[in-house]
Amino acid sequence: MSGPLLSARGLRLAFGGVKAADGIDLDVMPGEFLAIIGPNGAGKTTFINMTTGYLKPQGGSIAYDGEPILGLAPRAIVRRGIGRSFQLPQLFAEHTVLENAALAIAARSGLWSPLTPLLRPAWRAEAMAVLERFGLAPLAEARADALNEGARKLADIAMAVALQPRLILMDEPTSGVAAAEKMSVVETLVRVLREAKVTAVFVEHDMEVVERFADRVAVWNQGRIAALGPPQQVLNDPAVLRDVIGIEPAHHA
Ligand SMILES: Nc1ncnc2c1ncn2[C@@H]1O[C@H](COP(=O)(O)OP(=O)(O)OP(=O)(O)O)[C@@H](O)[C@H]1O
Repeated sequence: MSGPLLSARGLRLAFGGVKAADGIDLDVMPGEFLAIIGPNGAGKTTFINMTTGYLKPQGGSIAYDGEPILGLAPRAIVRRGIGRSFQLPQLFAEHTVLENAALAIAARSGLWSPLTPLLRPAWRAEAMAVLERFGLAPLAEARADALNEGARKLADIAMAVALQPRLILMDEPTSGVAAAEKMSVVETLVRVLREAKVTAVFVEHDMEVVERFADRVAVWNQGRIAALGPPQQVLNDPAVLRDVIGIEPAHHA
C-alpha cells in the first residue's frame, strides 16, 4: 500500500540555546488531517517552516512522496505540491479577494507580476471557481483589507489551494477568528480540502476543533513530539492535559 506522504526523521534545529526541534520523527499519511498542538514556543511553527523550506534544520531529513525535499527553496517545495497558510494571512491588502486568488494562480504558472491577474481572464475565471468552493464568491470584489478575520483566513487558504497542493500545512487557521464563526470557517476549509483530497497538517489551539476535525493529534513540547494518536486518546491523556493543555485531568469531564 502507499507509504506516508510526508516523512520527517530526526529533525533538529536550535536557536542559540533554544531547541526548537529536538529530534522530530513524524509520518503523515495520504488523506489524513493531522493536528499539531502544544504550548507557545514548543516548535510547532518551526516544523512548518522546515517542511516548507523557510528554515533549514541542522540535522535530520524530510521526504515528501518518497523524495527528499530538504534544501529546496520554498517555491520549489510549492511546485512539488506542498502548500501552506500563515498564522497572519499573507494577502495583498490593497487587492481584491479575486485578484489575490488570481495572483496565486499566476504564480503557479511561473508568470507572476503584480499586473498579471488583470491580463489573463482565464486566471480570473479559475480564481473565481476557487473562491466559490470556499463560499467567498460574494466577497470577490472586496479589498482583502476589508475582510473580517474568518474570511481573511479562508482567502489565505484559498490562495494556497489555488496552487493545487496535495499537502497543506496551516499555522493556526482559526486564530483570531470570532468564536461565533470559528466552526463554520473550519467546516468550510475541511470540506474544500477533503473534496480536493488534500492532506492537511494544522497547528491548532482550540481543542474542540481538534477533537472534531483531526484524524490524529501530535503534541509538541520543547521541540519534541510528546504524544501522538487519535484525538480521543491524546486529549484524554492525563500528562497531555496537565503539561500541555494546562488543565487538571479531574476537571476534564
Ligand atoms: N527565526 C528564529 N530565530 C530565533 N529564534 C526562533 C526563530 N524561530 C523560532 N524561534 C524560537 O524557537 C522556539 C520555537 O518557536 P516556534 O515559533 O516554532 O514555536 P510555536 O510552538 O509555533 O509557538 P507559538 O504557539 O507561540 O506560535 C521559540 O523559543 C522561538 O522563540
